[in-house]
Amino acid sequence: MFQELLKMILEYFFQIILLLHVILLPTYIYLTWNFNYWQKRGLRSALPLTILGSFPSILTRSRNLLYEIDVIYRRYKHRCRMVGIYFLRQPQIMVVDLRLAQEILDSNFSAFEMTAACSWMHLRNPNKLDKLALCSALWTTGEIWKCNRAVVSGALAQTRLKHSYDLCQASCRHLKDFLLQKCIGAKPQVVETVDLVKRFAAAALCISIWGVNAGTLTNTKKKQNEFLLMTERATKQMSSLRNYSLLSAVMPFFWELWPFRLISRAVDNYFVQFTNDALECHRELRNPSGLLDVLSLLYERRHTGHMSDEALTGYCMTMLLDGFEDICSALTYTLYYLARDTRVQAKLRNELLQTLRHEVCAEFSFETLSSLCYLDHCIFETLRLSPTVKYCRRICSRANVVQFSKSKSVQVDEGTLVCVPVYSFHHDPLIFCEPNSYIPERYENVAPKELMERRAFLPFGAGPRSCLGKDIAMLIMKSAIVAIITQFSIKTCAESQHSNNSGVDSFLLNLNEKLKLEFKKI
Ligand code: HEM
Repeated sequence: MFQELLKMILEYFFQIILLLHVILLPTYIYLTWNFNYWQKRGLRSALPLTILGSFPSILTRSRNLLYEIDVIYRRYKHRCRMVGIYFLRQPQIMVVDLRLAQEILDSNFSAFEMTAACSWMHLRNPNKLDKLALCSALWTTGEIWKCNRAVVSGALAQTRLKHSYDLCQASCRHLKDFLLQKCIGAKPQVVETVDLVKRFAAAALCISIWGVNAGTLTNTKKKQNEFLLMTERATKQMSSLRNYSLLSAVMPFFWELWPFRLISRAVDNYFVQFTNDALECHRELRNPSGLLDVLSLLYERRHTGHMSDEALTGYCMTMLLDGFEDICSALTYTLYYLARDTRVQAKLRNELLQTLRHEVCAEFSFETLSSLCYLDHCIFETLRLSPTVKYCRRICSRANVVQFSKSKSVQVDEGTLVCVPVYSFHHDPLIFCEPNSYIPERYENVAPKELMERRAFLPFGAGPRSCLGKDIAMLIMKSAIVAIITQFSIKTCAESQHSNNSGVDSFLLNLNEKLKLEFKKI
């Protein structure tokens, strides 16, 4: 059999070689013909590897993309303000200078208004699909984006945060009870922390948005909580978008061939029903949350004819989905860093318990929570070391000229993607000394706000497209840490095995990974 095959190959050797050339040569030419794109424009570029572009790990999958971005950042940061890169065959730009990052994200916003995420949505003819997802600022552009931002900013305004805090306290009590049930006896108990955090984040967001208990920390008898299940399903669907973006880098016409839904119909239907049930519950119980939640606020608007039923669900659902993974990632990492560093944990507990002694009741008031500096610094240090958004990407919306060195500039064409390497800024030793260590005290010398203004520190992005949920996210994370650290000591254990390196696929922390930590009641 083998000999016959060999004989046939030898017989048709030249024909086979010819056939391979006919098939492979055009593919090779298609994938590499524009690898001199930046050279022609006079911009230095990170040398692309044949076919693989500047980031071989996209195909070899040997490490996370962010490490390759970091290598390029370190190589070019002293030589110019930006460098040409190739995402597979697609020419893109990487910013390696803080002031240029400021220009792209903020002062020259009108030319870089679109994020990569909303340009994908824009390309997919969104009017037919994903009506609910279109209520999110994250996925929209132009006038719809402005309207979405205005609605969500109003619902999550600073003045309403106190209400969210009051609602969130119920989830914190449930979190404590949940942990107390696990930590019976004097021995430390191993708790799967990713699961714990997901349950808490879903509960806290649900009560702040819909004003009802999601049951993720209370109804634990059921095998799977449906609210959590649907939330996870939707966030997984949203991250699968990355695979489509890869394909579109090789074949830009791909979007037209294969439009797909960002969030499945089943998830949409679940949240429509959930919102109706929550409204029913508000009516029956004469508004259990006393009009403090986002749904009640938006319902008022619907009542005066300013919002459709569809938009009502869309805003609530996307507020949950836009922040769920980020909160889970940041909170899991903070607990992990605190568990690893007993000195920081003890110092934080000390600050919390000392301040709590001066409080009138057993819980912090909203005002006191806002004044806990060391707690803020611990969370910011997590977001520096493990930012949930590791690079901000903008699409050039109109051709414009960008100065990339003292005397040189380049024309950036419409549609070009520009990457701001957030992770690399956060790990640059010239900006943060000992960049790989967890040192919350570093913000005692330079306040996080000042670093954010310099665009050296971008945990929540910057400019008109910065994070809309930053205040509520900080509030939810701080409430959870207070609830845990004042009642439990946490430690890493043999089962914790958790590398600080993000997995090959993970955009955020790979939340499918498990993180086991030891909890002990104090
Ligand atoms: C720890 C938690 C969070 C972190 C670290 C975080 C981080 C970020 C970052 C870095 C961006 C900017 C992305 C870019 O410039 O490309 C962003 C945008 C956004 N975030 Fe968050 N986020 C968090 C929580 C939330 C929450 C809870 C919500 C929902 C209420 C939310 C809603 C949004 C929206 C809607 C945008 C897009 C804004 C726009 O394009 O106009 N985020 N977030």
